[in-house]
Formats: sequence, structure tokens, C-alpha cells
Amino acid sequence: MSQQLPANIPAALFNERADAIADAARELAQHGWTPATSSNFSMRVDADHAAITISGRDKGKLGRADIMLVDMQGKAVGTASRPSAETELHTQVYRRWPDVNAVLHTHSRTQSVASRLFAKDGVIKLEGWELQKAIRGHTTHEDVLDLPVFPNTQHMPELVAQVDAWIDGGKPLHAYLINGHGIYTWGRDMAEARRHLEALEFLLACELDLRRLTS
Ligand SMILES: CSCCC(=O)C(=O)COP(=O)(O)O
Ligand SMILES: [Zn+2]
Repeated sequence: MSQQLPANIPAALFNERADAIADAARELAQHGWTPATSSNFSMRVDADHAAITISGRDKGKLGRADIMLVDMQGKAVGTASRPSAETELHTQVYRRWPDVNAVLHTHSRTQSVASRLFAKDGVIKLEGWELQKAIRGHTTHEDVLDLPVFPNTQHMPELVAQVDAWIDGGKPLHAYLINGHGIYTWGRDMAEARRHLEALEFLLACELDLRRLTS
């Protein structure tokens, strides 16, 4: 289905965002982090719009035609295509942080297992790992980096409310896990969002190894 753009969004801008999303998705799929059509990816286009993956597509085979425009309430703009089922989690991040320009959500095995293992605590406390410094604002391994684990639900407004409550509590947030589901993270650009995702995947794998080796 074709994408009609609002008059104030140049095609070149939308295409650049769509290509960046598709390129990132293909690379993350090669790591095995987007099994069975799971995962979704987006980039801000302007203050009122984001480009996001169309629901149900194989994220390892995305091209420009698999990306569509939504408004910041998560509604499709200029297309009859259906945006990601989890679009509201992306647009929430863009609404809360005007400097965020890319949001990534994946379903790696490590993310999924860690989310189940730590769900009862509601948070994974990352501490003592040098790679924590890959997360924006963290300058030392001595920081405690809280990664919340929210209960899964098919009802997006409930998830949005859980995330809002955490943010309103005043704690920094660069990522969260959803129990049995996967991770959401973001950044000021695609490179920062990718760095956060790769660092957190590594840190979660380390935490799982520690559990295995010390229990
Ligand atoms: C088969 S994965 C279930 C849905 C999901 O969690 C996901 O990340 C993909 O949903 P989308 O609508 O964005 O394709
Ligand atoms: Zn998902």
C-alpha cells in the first residue's frame, strides 16, 4: 500500500528514515534478535510524526515499502497499512523526550529469558559492569543502572501507563524489559539507540551467565 505524505514532510526525509530503519532491522535480525516477525523499529520524522515498521512484516527482510508514517498518538497517516501493534510504546517515548529520534524493540533469547528470571523483582540492577558506560549519562561502572521489568499485556494503554508511572517517579530511563516479551530502548539517533541495545543485550547475557555459574 502506498504512503501519501503530508505536504510539510519531504519524500527524501521520509525515505531517509525508512532506509535507516530497514537497514538497522536487517542487521539486528542477523543477530537473531527478531525471530518470527517479532520486534518493531521507528524513527522520529518531525515533532508530530514518526516512521515505523508495518505490523507483521519479517524484520529481516524490510525495505522502504515496509515502513509507514504515524502521528504521535500512534494513528496511521496517509496509508491504509496497519502500524506495529506496539506503536503506542514508541510514540510515548517521542512524546516524553523531544530529543529522542529512534526507538528499537527486539525479542532476543537473552532479553526474553532475563525478563522472566527477574520479573518478580520488577527491576534488574546492573552494577559493576564497565559496559554500563555505553548507556547515555552513565560515566562509571560503580553506578547502579536500573532496568525495569514490566508485566506483559496485550492492552497497550496498560503498558503505557506502567512506563509513565516509572518516568513520573523521576528515575532515569533509557530502556525497559517486558516480561516474557523483549526489550525497548531508544536514543537521540539510530547510532545511540543501537549502542544502548547492544550494550544491554551484552549486560543481560552477563547477568544470566553469573546466575548460571554461581547458583
Ligand atoms: C510474533 S511477535 C508478536 C508481536 C510482537 O511482540 C512484536 O514485536 C511484533 O509486532 P508488530 O505488530 O510490530 O509486527
Ligand atoms: Zn514485541
